[in-house]
Amino acid sequence: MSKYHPLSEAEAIEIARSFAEVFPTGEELVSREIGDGNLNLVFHITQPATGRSLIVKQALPYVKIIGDSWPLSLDRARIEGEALIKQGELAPGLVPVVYRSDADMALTIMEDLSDHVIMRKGLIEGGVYPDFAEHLAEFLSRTLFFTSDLGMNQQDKKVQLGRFINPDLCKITEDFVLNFPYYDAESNNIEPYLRDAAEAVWRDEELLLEAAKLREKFLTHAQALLHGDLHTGSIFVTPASTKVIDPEFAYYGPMGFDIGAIVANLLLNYAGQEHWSPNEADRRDRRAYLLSTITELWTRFERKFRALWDAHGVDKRFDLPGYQDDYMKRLLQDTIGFAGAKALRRVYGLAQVADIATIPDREARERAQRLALAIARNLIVSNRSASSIEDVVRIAETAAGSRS
Ligand SMILES: Nc1ncnc2c1ncn2[C@@H]1O[C@H](COP(=O)(O)OP(=O)(O)O)[C@@H](O)[C@H]1O
Ligand SMILES: CSC[C@H]1O[C@H](OP(=O)(O)O)[C@H](O)[C@@H]1O
Repeated sequence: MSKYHPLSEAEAIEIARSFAEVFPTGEELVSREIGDGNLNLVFHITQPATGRSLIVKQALPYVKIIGDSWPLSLDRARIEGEALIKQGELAPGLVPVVYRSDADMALTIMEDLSDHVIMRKGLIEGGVYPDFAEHLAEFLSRTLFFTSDLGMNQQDKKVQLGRFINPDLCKITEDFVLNFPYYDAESNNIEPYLRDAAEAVWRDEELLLEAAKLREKFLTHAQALLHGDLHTGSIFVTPASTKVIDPEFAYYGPMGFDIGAIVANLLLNYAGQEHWSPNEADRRDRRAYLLSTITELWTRFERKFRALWDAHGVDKRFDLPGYQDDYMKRLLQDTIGFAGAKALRRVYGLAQVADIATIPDREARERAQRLALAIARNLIVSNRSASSIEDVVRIAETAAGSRS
């Protein structure tokens, strides 16, 4: 019989107490449940007398924001633990240290990163993260290259793929990202003033066709081990440090889905500047910062990925002249398409983002939503003709009216 049950705070403390490497002395421990995500419990355990701490994350057997009508496999906690360990090996220092992963209790016990800030919050507050593009390019290039057929033994990859079969979490993405936004689904959360914009999406045949192709790619293209949900709420930052958390959606999928996720969330913050920037000059500067972060991220990612390929490529058939260039072009196009899809679902889908949803003034919020939608649409419809990251910059600036 399974021993799984959702932990009480007292139980979380008892589990934490057994980690002598974090809590070598016996002073009192205190727990606070700080989970602000859509799916899990997160206990922050501290020892006030010493200032030591750790995190106990536990998966719930259903989608927290929906309730038990949407059951969810607890195996995602095993997947999260294994993905964090794999990412920590491939990209040292860029994920939290995992102290223990307990599949039976669906627990991940890990380093407390409370000295960092969740990037979404940091960006909303106007934070600047000069090393972020370099760190994330390092994380993405190494985790994607070394789990793909380009950079690892191709038979081992098939075995690894089996360890990351993640049907329930993939279904969340297939539904909430790649299906529900494209018709009048019950779970959509459309503010009445935005209904015309949602209906325009549902009639837009060019958009629907490209979105269907992205959906097919997500369903079928087992290119590399993805983080699977790499938005700015899954990244802790300081100006000098970046830590990626929460890879419970990890599975073998198209690389552009991970890169596109972060591009999308930087663009959602770009749209949110309708409110968060106090004046026109600040808005221009802030948006320039966000777009330069996107450009830097892709440019550094591409340079690193090509260098890894040149040094560690395992498949001689791929050494043909022009093959690498063609691969990188397709990867950029996937990135742009998935960035559009990941942005679009956050405007009127079930799970929205604070960058836009918390804008108190209705008119500013509506401007941000319509801008995010315009950017998302143009990314999706133009993805297969894109040839440079400059295409993303052009689409964002044109939609914002800062470029003719
Ligand atoms: N390692 C950590 N250190 C400090 N806080 C954390 C850590 N992991 C998660 N949290 C906190 O818990 C919140 C939810 O965690 P997350 O892993 O994103 O859960 P979910 O999968 O439910 O979205 C984060 O936004 C953050 O505030
Ligand atoms: C109905 S789940 C919606 C959404 O929640 C996940 O995000 P997180 O747990 O990081 O808040 C993921 O993005 C899902 O698409």
